[in-house]
Amino acid sequence: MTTHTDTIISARRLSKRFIVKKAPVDAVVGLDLEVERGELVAFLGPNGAGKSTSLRMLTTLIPPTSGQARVAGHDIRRDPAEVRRRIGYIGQGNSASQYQRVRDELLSQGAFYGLGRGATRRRADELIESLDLGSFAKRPVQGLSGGQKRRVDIALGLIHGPELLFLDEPSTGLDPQSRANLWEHILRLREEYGTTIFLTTHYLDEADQLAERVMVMDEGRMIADDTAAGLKRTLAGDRIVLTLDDAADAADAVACARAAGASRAVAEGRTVTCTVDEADAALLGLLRELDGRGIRVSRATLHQPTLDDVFLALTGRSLRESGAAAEHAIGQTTEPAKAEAAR
Ligand SMILES: Nc1ncnc2c1ncn2[C@@H]1O[C@H](COP(=O)(O)OP(=O)(O)OP(=O)(O)O)[C@@H](O)[C@H]1O
Repeated sequence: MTTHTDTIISARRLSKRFIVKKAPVDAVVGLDLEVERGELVAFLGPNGAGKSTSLRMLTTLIPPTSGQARVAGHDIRRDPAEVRRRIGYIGQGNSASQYQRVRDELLSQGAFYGLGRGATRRRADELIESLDLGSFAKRPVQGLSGGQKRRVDIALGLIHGPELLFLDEPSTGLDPQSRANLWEHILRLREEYGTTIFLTTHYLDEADQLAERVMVMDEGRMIADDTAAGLKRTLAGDRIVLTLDDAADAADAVACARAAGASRAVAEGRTVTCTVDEADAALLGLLRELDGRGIRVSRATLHQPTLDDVFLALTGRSLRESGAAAEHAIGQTTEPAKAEAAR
């Protein structure tokens, strides 16, 4: 059981209002959240949802308009310097200077945090090893690939041994292989140092597979907070998609699916989509029922829910179509889990 002392981030009614051309923009509205020490939490949401603004408040880069938060044991308003000492923050832009060599950049960062020379060198070499920077540690940052630069950024964020690391879209812009490689490193670091990680991402699959907890933000508000599996179970459900031989049967098929326990059934042309608790178990009964009524089905597929289905259930919009998430979403798992011809 977690105790109060395990809480590393705690925010209450945290809000940020910007004034743009005299008009208010409520970037974050009444954010409540708790993160326990050692957790890996992802903030997921479309462009403009308020993820970065939340991170920037929690890392003391900008003050909240109202509300409060304690991060790593200190109040973000009263003790911002204490908070900063205990956290690492890697923003969306590349924080490394372009001209310094990688190892020198790490040493400068250690000096910036007031670490002694010996301690800085030890820590820099440790991170060079953990993050596999050895082969380019003596090269200037500007010549590195996107994935290599991102790993240097992460080393910079960890040089002072923070207990908590904030990563704002760490893998945006990287190709799938570099993303996988970066994640391997992030997970290994976490294992080695037990660092709590709080990150923002557009990538649905990344949040789904890697985060232990997913917080979904939309229009400045947190709209869900659970494990990916929990969100999918409670908010999305499995789907059965039927293709009928004849579109004229669609209304009957929808009624039949509802009678068979589907929580939602809609038709579009010859396609009927039903949301059910367990598609595996529901499919056979549904097909039998349709057969009994003389409704011919040419194809039936089962779909496991994705976090996009969760977002759709919560907001009525697809996360992939809401801004850049569309461009970023790759490797999604919306493919039919199983397909079988009914007849
Ligand atoms: N410094 C600022 N001045 C004015 N408005 C801002 C500022 N920073 C953010 N905003 C606005 O606040 C809202 C939330 O922006 P934020 O960057 O937090 O969203 P986000 O979820 O991180 O988006 P993205 O995924 O695109 O990074 C947006 O409407 C944005 O235009």
